[in-house]
Amino acid sequence: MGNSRDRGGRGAGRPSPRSEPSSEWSSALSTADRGPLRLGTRKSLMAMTQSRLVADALTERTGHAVELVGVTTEGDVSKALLAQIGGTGVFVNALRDTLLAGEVDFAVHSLKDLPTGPAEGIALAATPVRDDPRDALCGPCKLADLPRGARVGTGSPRRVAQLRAMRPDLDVVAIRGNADTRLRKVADGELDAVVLAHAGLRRIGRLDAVAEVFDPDQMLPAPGQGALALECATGRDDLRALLGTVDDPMTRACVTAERTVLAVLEGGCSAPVGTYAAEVEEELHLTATVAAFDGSRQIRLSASGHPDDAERLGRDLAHRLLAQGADQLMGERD
Ligand SMILES: NCc1[nH]cc(CCC(=O)O)c1CC(=O)O
Repeated sequence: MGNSRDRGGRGAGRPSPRSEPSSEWSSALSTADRGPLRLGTRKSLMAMTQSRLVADALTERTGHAVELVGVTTEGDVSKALLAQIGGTGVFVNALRDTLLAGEVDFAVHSLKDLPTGPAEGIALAATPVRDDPRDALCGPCKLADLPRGARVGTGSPRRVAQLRAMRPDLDVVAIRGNADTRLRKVADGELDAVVLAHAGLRRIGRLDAVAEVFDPDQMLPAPGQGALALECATGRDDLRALLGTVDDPMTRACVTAERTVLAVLEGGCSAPVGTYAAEVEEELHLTATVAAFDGSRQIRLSASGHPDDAERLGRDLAHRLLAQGADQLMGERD
């Protein structure tokens, strides 16, 4: 597939700089005994930052050194291709290929970029504690203070629909590109504001650009937004316990509920579906919305249940959304 891989970072080709003997983990780990764990990551600043955080957390908990291996994905190479193939999975497939080829031990993804369907030979090994899942408005002022007809950029139908529902007068403009590119359009005056994920802005050190963080009551985030996913090949039982040291079960329950809603609604990352699950008094509280692209109508429902029933909670809520006409709102489906 023409992926290029850069052996970067510390430890490449040298003896492992493992700080502790870490007998507990290394005894079970065939590959890591021979050197640092190889972490496959996209090469963007956001991806490298979040991968470095995961690497450091793993090293702290297990004593294993972790080496970042940058992989170029189709989504990074071609914006045209991204539009053409619709986005689903483009950032993910190249990383999964390197896992299956045994070129890296595990990969770190933004969880919201993962397609909801299972991937053959790939296991979700850990979901670390989630960062802030909310969306943020980046511009000169809060949404309510933007002038009538202000130009607000976003690439996501979910954000478009919810923005239009709050401010039907705005000129919502479709944009692509990484967060830095989008922020530059505001700085250059091409746009009045853009909407981006708070978690991503934090990771690239651009929280200074945030004018307002949307409460989930105003704008429900994308399923899995703000969370990370560690994947490894299904055969790597030696790795599962080690990677599991950075897993957060409540994050996993929340994103399971959110992504099940999306899966049942058969929406990809381009569907106008917003969700938010969180722990409330030891229960999992899930809210989901499906919104018409023009913002004219929204269906929004909530449910609570035990975190162990996250999948059922998501499935039941999705079926209630469908019973209220969600698929009409999502577009022309027969
Ligand atoms: N689709 C790109 C993408 N994938 C993950 C994030 C943000 C960070 C996250 O949700 O973990 C972003 C950028 C954005 O939506 O602003």
